[in-house]
Amino acid sequence: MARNYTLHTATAAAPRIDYQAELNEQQYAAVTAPPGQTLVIAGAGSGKTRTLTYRVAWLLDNGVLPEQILLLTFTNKAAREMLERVASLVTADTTRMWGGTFHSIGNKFLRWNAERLGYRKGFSIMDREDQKDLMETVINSSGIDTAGFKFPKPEVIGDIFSLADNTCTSVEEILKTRYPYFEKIAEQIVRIRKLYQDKKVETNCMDFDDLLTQSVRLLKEHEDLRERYQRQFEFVLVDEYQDTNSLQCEFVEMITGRDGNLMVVGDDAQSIYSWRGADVGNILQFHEYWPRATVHKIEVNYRSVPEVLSLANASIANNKSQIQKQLQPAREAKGQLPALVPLDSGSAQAQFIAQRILELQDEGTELNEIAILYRAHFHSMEIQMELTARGIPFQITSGLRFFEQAHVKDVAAFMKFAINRRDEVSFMRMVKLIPGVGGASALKLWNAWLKTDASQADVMTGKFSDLLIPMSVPKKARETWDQFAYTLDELIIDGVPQPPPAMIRSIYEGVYEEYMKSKFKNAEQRQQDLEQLSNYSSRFTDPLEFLSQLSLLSGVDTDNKPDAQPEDRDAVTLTTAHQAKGLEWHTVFAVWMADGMFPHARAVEESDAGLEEERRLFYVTITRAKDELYLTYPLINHQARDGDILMRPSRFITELSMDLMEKWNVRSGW
Ligand SMILES: Nc1ncnc2c1ncn2[C@@H]1O[C@H](COP(=O)(O)OP(=O)(O)OP(=O)(O)O)[C@@H](O)[C@H]1O
Repeated sequence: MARNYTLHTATAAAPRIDYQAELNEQQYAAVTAPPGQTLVIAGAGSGKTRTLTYRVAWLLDNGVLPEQILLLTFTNKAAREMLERVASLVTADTTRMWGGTFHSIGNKFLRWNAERLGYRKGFSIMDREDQKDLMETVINSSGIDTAGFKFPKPEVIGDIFSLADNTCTSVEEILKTRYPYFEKIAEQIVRIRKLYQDKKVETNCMDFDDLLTQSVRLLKEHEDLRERYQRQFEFVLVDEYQDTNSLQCEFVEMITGRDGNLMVVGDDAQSIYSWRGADVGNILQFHEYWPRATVHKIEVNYRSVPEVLSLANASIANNKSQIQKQLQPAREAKGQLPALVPLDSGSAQAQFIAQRILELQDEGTELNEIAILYRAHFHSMEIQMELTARGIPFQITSGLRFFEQAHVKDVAAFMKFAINRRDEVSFMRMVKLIPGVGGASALKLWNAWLKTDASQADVMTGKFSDLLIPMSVPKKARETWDQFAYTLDELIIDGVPQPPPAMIRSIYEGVYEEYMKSKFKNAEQRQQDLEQLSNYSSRFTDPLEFLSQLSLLSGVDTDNKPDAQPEDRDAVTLTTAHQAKGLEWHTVFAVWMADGMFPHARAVEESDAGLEEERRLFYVTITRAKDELYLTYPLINHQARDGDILMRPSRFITELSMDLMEKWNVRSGW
């Protein structure tokens, strides 16, 4: 018979932490949970980080060796911060602990063992750029005809493969559900996948997803390694479990073993990443998969005033798929209900927010304690303009300023060139979008253009196509080049530049839509941006005036450096709801709270699951507010193409009792 014998560290006898005093009752129960499998459901603002760090400290205080603990997090920063916090709590040598993202841990396993999978020592890890280059090489040598705009660019193909890997599904399935417009070339894409995989092994390279897929394979195929790591990692902890995907779950199981000690922490109500492969089922059905697991709920919220929390609780109660919980406020009531603010238009909404921000500032709220949250990037366009106009500094944490985005600049390049036919920069930007046209051919085309009379004339009298089509272009570029020329014809008719919305529509329908689908994985979002751009442009009759305005808006306020840390800058934060996860502010403006905008129209059409995910996103949005919450929406959405559209408040608002909010009637004053 075998005898179990446990090693203890020297510090085990003398814990320095008064766990009971430093944690609330529910946190304490989770932190001190016995070994085995444990699911910790920690509601918004209930102290997930504190619970995890104290759990690690507790393990160390109870004799677990640092190297026996593995902490898996979503970012390396999160792991670093947690481990630093643990180091400050305990005397044990925490440097021997294992903590990091799934990928960084996978990388460690593979560094030692990749040879068992047919790789050689010292494999390289490809970043996105390298991955794109290798994919390009593979596609070019595959013999597949990729001419024209329709064939997806290497980045998009990479994204399709990545989704298939992370959701443990086939490429065909990903195409069917997420990229239906590429279904007809499924066979070629599958072929490219095989070639790409072979090429990676041949060149001894792994991409980011390999770090996980190959780690899972390693542990699946090699029992000795599986046993070794399962024995080493006596305690596995996983943060943000609601956002794990199928591959990560497999990884966790491989490393923990069916009988291992696993603690996962998360909030099912904040699972918002299904679009990139996360599966909320991992947390909702945790108990089915790990039947002996105990469940702990942490339901005290330290962040928000009770008024905000009541609204959040009432909202999420409408979701059917969820683990029941009722967050309790630790804070005192403030006497101010969340505000529901309908406004006449998008620009009135922007004015309201700007004005209210200035008032809040006068009342003593720092600008970096204020955030504007939205469902889609284009919802921030008018707000960016208004804040700029009023000199209110802001930073955008979720991407570039609206007018600096590639697709906005691409479309503007067509317009600029059509109007100013000596604009070399715009010409080059435009023609380089064509497959087969690189820097050298673009320059040749530019020189050919300079020889035409039209390039020097003040008014464009003839047709672009008459001049451009006869030019010599690379064979691969011919079809698209001609299409470009005809599109330019539509921008200036009989010497008269067309109104900006008409120009944008011609460019979009003539050339850009196809390009966007093949080039960007988030083509749909970009399409919405361009629609919004077109709506905005309908205020201008003169395209030149519109273009000047665009350039001015993207060039101003160089102070707004995206790399500056939010906490370092006295600036309002503009961010999508997705990017706001894990953050908090004194005041939150949740904007465009209109049906079809939030929830997103597509999610409503799709399925109940889609709508529930949108509601979770709404929940994440409102639970970011500590003291003040404003839900705003325009009553009229001005559309360049369809005229004014009457908006209704979001169903996430109308399904709630109006007693939970205070409606503000806003009027324009003189
Ligand atoms: N026992 C406690 N006593 C006092 N304050 C606490 C306690 N536990 C957590 N807090 C505080 O609660 C706040 C919210 O914690 P944290 O940011 O970790 O929440 P969270 O669970 O990650 O929230 P979310 O998931 O909504 O982002 C923090 O300021 C934290 O210091």
